[in-house]
Formats: sequence, C-alpha cells, structure tokens
Amino acid sequence: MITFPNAKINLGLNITEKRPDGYHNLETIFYPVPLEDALEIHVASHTKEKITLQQKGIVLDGNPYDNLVVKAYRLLDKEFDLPPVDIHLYKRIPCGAGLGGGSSDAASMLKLLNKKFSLELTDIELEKYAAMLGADCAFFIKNIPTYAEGIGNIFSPVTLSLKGYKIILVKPDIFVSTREAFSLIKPHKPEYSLKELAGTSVHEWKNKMVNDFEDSVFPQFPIIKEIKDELYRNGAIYASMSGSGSSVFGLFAPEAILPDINFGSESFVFRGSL
Ligand SMILES: C[C@@](CO)(OP(=O)(O)O)[C@H](O)COP(=O)(O)OP(=O)(O)OC[C@H]1O[C@@H](n2ccc(N)nc2=O)[C@H](O)[C@@H]1O
Ligand SMILES: Nc1ncnc2c1ncn2[C@@H]1O[C@H](COP(=O)(O)OP(=O)(O)O)[C@@H](O)[C@H]1O
Repeated sequence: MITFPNAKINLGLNITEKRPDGYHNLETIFYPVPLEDALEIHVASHTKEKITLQQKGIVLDGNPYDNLVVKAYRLLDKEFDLPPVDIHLYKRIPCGAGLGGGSSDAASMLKLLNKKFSLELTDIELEKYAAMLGADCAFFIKNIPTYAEGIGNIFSPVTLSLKGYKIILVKPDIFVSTREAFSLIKPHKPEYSLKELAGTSVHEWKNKMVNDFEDSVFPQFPIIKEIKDELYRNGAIYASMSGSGSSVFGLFAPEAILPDINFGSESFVFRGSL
C-alpha cells in the first residue's frame, strides 16, 4: 500500500504570547501544497524485526530508526500489536524548511496502518495519536486548510480556497533552528486579524498577512528576504516565508505563466499549482 504525504505552507503566522512553560501561543493557517514524499508499506513475512526502513531521496541526519514514520508505527503497535512491516520512504520535501515534511510522513503512516490493518480509527482518534508526534502533525490527518492556535495544535476549519493559484516554493541551503527563531521574537498582538484576512482576496494580503518569524530570521539570513523580494519583483501576488523557515513561497494568479527565476544551484525549487 502506497501513499504520497504532501507538504504544507503557513499563510500568516502571528506569535502572540510567551507561555509560562516556555512555549509560545501562535495563530496560523496551514495550507496543503502538492509537493510530495512517497511512503509505502508491505507486511513483512520473513523477519523477526517488527520494522525495516529503507529511505531514499533527500538524506536525513541521525538514526534512521528515529524517523517519525517509525515513531508512528511504534505508537499504534503499542495499542494494536501490529504485524511486522517493511517501510519504503522516498523523501522529496526538504527538511527543516517549515514545510512539515516529517509531520506529514508520520500522519500518513498512521492513516496507512489504519487502512491496511482495518483498525477502524476515526479522524479524531488519528488526530490524537498524531498530536503525540508533533505540533503540526494532526493537521495532516484531514489535510485541509486549517486555522491553528494555541501552540499550533488547536484547529478550526477555514473557508479559504487557493485552488488554481500557482506557487513557486524555494528552499535555500540554509538551516534555521525553530527554537532559536522563537527565542529572538517579541510576541505581540497582530495588527490585522488573520481570520479576517483569510476571508479577503489574496491581493489584499501583501504587508498585512505576516509571518512574525521573518523579523528574527531575515536579519540573520538576508538571502531569504532576497528570495521573497525576487518573487514579488517577478509577479507574485503574495509571498512569505513558511513556518520558521527557511523556505519561501510566492503565489501567482491562476492564469500566470510562472517566471523562470534562477535561485542558484544550491536552492531547492518547486513549481506547481494549488
Ligand atoms: C512554528 C511552526 C509553525 O508551523 O514552525 P515549522 O515547524 O512549521 O517551521 C511550528 O508550530 C513549530 O512546531 P514544531 O516544529 O513541532 O516545533 P517543535 O520541534 O515542537 O519545537 C521546537 C522548539 O520551538 C519552540 N516552540 C515550539 C512551538 C511553540 N508553539 N512554541 C515554541 O516556543 C520550543 O522552544 C521548542 O523546543
Ligand atoms: N520522515 C521524516 N522526514 C523529515 N524529517 C524527519 C523525518 N523523521 C524525522 N525527521 C527529523 O525531523 C526534523 C524536522 O523535519 P521536518 O518535519 O521536515 O521540518 P519542518 O517542519 O521544519 O519542515 C529533521 O531534521 C529530521 O531529523
């Protein structure tokens, strides 16, 4: 059984408050993007191991068995004593990019196991398991445009559709530490309500729908701001960094022919339609 976990972007990201536990309250809109990994599972018949993992594509640092797809399997295995599986994961979504690739893989693994082994878990139950694996992981269970608040884990739906809009997504060869990016931020109430902006045309968003991480990340890595400026210079209706970076996206009109911009050989570039 195979599935294709997709990335997300953040439309607006307001960091409103530092909490006594050191985390931050925020509000954002998660929006699915058709940049995909591939994740396949088979029942393993000739092995004593419960899991084997073969990972290709983008190379991930660290121990392969710390992969979030393995953590997702272990979480359900504890409850349901699952049959052993061979996992094949092909990574195309850049890591540490603010694109939620790891969380998406984990949520897809929960959904695959639910289907393959007829566990009969509802979306609400799957979301509870997903939330144990990462703050934005639960979003990928329903995988629809979602307004998130709290530490990024309290969801409500938004009636916002960018269907047909074109997107250029650029990930420069820069690693941004989410923890450090948070530590450099002074939380504040947003100037414009994100929920209200989400109900307006994309043409209204420039300079109003903001990602607060840009204030702390752009001075440290001016090249990320240059990418955003370049997207606007080339006709983007709206452009922003996603999450805590370092990827930046530009939204273009459905009828636009996407410009051929050279972001350098070190950058990952995705061009597509929403
Ligand atoms: C800010 C977002 C928005 O999408 O960034 P991206 O991951 O997409 O870039 C996410 O909420 C990121 O959530 P997540 O990626 O799960 O962050 P974690 O690894 O749990 O947290 C890394 C560190 O960031 C800080 N942190 C995280 C979330 C939060 N609401 N407040 C925080 O202060 C904490 O110091 C934490 O130790
Ligand atoms: N399946 C996975 N895909 C990507 N990263 C993973 C995965 N499993 C664990 N990780 C770890 O999670 C970290 C964050 O990855 P990712 O979710 O892609 O970040 P972000 O949400 O910032 O885009 C990576 O540095 C990596 O070590």
